[in-house]
Amino acid sequence: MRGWARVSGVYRLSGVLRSAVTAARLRITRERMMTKTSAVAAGVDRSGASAIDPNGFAGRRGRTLSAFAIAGLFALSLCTIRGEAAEAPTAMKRLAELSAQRVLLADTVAASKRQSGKPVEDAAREQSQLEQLGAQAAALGLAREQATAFFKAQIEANKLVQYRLLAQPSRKPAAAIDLGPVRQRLDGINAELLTALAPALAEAKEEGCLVRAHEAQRQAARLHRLDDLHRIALTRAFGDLCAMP
Ligand SMILES: C=C(O[C@@H]1C=C(C(=O)O)C=C[C@H]1O)C(=O)O
Repeated sequence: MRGWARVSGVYRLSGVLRSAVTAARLRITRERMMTKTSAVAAGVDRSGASAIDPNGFAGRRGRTLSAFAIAGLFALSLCTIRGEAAEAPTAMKRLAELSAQRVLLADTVAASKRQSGKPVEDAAREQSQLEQLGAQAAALGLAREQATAFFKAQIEANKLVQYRLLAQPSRKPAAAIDLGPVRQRLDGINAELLTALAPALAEAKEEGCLVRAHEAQRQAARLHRLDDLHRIALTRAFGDLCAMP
């Protein structure tokens, strides 16, 4: 829905742009005709040439360029009014997007655990992730504690979804669901989150962190059509981002 809204927004925008260019072209054609008519009436050369611009070209080209510039500015201002197309993606938004993807994977993990009967919490797996991510932190401009605190929040968010889903009595999936590929996907998201974390923490230090974090989460939740459970988990996944030292 969100993707479609964006596509239709861009489509509408291109329509507006096309109309603006057509209107500008019409205006130029009208001006040209008027110039020619008055030139003929005044007995001047029919090409519209003048002593300053013998080809009558620079003036026309100038008008065409300014018409395009006006159309461009018009489109740009529309983008700004809509506040979407002109919006720069921020590291915090990237973090929200990746966190949304991560909490959504909890559904498959929960289904796998319902089938296998394994507990939600796998302390060894958590520990190995935290150690690995903590060891990579320094190379990305992060303190080990910053990385581990952030990923503890991510893991808690994932478990929150699993616990809630598994609390609902439901039939066991007939076939086993292999956790391997899901964990690989989680590892991939972890790596991307770690890359976005240092710039996101820098953004978190700026004014209005809570408002921007909330907006980033709202945007990702809308894009992924998250239900209440996954929205709450998304907030949990951000942990203390705005209050991290
Ligand atoms: C996702 C899993 O469930 C839990 C959540 C984890 C995570 O978010 O990375 C890791 C281990 C488990 O405690 C899993 O078992 O892979």
